[in-house]
Amino acid sequence: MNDETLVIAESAADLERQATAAPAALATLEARDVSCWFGDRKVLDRVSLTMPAGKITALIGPSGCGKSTFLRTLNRMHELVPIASLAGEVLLDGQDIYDASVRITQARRDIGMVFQKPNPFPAMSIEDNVLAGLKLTGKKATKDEKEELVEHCLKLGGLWNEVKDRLDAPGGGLSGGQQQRLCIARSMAIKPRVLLMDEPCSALDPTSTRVIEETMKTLAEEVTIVIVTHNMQQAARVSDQTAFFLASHNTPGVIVEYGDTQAMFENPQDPRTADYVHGRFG
Ligand SMILES: Nc1ncnc2c1ncn2[C@@H]1O[C@H](COP(=O)(O)OP(=O)(O)OP(=O)(O)O)[C@@H](O)[C@H]1O
Repeated sequence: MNDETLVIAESAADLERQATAAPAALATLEARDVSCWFGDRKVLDRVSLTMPAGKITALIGPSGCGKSTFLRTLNRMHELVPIASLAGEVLLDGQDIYDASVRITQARRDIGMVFQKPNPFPAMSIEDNVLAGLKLTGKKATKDEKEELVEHCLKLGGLWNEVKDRLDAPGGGLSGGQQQRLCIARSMAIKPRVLLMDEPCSALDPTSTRVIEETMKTLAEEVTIVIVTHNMQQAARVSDQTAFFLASHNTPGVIVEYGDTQAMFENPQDPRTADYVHGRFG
């Protein structure tokens, strides 16, 4: 199982609570002066950004400016790269997820992630894919609780109507777009407080992309969302606020401008933002 598979819960007791509890309260995520290195090479310089509770924040910018690296600092995945290091703080409702008192598994469970390429367990049934995070830890939930959780999460993922009559079919038999929605449902089964999405539609056709975008609006009622996207129209369609990253001439990436998405697309304050959102570079 690779690091992109699932956030693992720590104990059966934790999972018992998660499977039966109401959705966690919406949380605000705040990065403060986050800098990142790979070896000696600094790739992000003192990035600060507030990602408000229940809102969708889009991270945009040209290739290599550090969007994915920044995203991976938000749930402590950056540190999985052996040569990676980091400075700064990431606060989840005021608590620094890098504080020594916060367990890494807790941080990754609170802050889930959906990747560019859908990664369901192909031979596992649709239902078991959704429950995978619970199963990995030996969680005991009643049949009814499991069924309720599966239905709720597949509805959140916008997949329920398409699969409700074949929940025991293998996840690998779904289309790419359906697989990505299954991965979203699987992430939501752990009841994260924030969901990070790294170009979740880049491997999908336009129809599947639109379905996922609709799904995101429903998801934002239960979880704070941060999405990396190269698609300006997508950022404009789905996000409440946008941050524009740039790394010019081998300097580390910074946020050039951020704010309300509509304002940023219609009336960017920085000429570099204007050039980027109007497709003049990147
Ligand atoms: N594992 C790694 N080891 C070394 N350098 C890395 C690693 N991952 C990323 N980088 C470097 O960090 C910088 C930022 O990369 P990152 O993937 O965060 O950019 P990005 O804006 O997400 O790019 P893209 O839009 O192409 O995905 C790049 O210069 C990249 O080469």
